[in-house]
Amino acid sequence: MAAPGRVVLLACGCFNPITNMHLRLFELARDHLEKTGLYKVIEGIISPAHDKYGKKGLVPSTDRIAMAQLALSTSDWVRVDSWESEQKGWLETAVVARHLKRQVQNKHGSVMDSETDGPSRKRRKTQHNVNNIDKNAGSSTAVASGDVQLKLLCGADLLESFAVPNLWRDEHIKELVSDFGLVVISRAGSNPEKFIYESDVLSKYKNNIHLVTEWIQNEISATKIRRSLRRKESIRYLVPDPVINYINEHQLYQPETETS
Ligand SMILES: Nc1ncnc2c1ncn2[C@@H]1O[C@H](COP(=O)(O)OP(=O)(O)OP(=O)(O)O)[C@@H](O)[C@H]1O
Ligand SMILES: NC(=O)c1ccc[n+]([C@@H]2O[C@H](COP(=O)(O)O)[C@@H](O)[C@H]2O)c1
Repeated sequence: MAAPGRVVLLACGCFNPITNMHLRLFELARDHLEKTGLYKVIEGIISPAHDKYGKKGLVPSTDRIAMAQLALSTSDWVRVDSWESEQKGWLETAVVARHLKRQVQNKHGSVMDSETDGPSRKRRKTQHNVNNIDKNAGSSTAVASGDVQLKLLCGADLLESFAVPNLWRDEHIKELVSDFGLVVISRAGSNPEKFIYESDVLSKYKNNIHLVTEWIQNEISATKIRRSLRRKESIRYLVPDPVINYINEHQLYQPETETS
């Protein structure tokens, strides 16, 4: 049996603020992929959206990144990446994913031990080889052990937002699902199986979409956390304690900064 293919999980979102559920997405996805025996998840990346994404009540990315870093201080495999938020303006998710895929391939490389070269002479695979793997991503089978795939990790609501008119480019949806692959966590009120069935492009690449059911259902959302904060209600055990301390120290999500 082939060795498991190495996978890096990328979650794009506002993380306004990061919640325990955001952290849990990574654990659920890693368990699911590794239980198939086809994948080894080697890294998780959180990429907070640019301030110019312009969603109502979005606090500065410097704060969202600081909170995510505090939340991840005890994780030995998930990290925050600030590249997206440091660009001149908001970037579409496919563009962010392309950048991070290059970064991940440079970092983890595809270091091969050639039998003829012997273990002491390791060499990096060329970009050409890596690209060839991506073109075959729709097959969902594990790739050779030396190759690293980047998969987009999201909740079912993000998947379903693909159907919102003019929100996502068709070519980006195809690229995300065919060249990258999705790991989708169920969310109350969503029906990802039906959504995939009703979409031609998602059905075509359904083998590259991993659906993960969260059996321990909860409805934690950043929207509800912000609402509780505005109302001076406790968010303890919904958000990591260091994040709560940061919010209090920096007086984020106060009643006067958001009204709905
Ligand atoms: N409770 C949840 N179950 C499943 N996925 C979730 C949950 N909360 C967040 N996500 C996913 O986390 C990713 C980042 O989401 P985002 O930061 O926009 O969080 P959110 O809680 O949905 O935010 P908001 O409530 O501000 O719209 C998205 O893919 C989203 O679907
Ligand atoms: N066309 C696109 O690439 C596109 C459209 C909408 C949201 N997104 C991304 O999805 C993530 C979640 O956004 P929302 O919190 O608005 O659901 C963010 O990272 C955002 O940048 C990307």
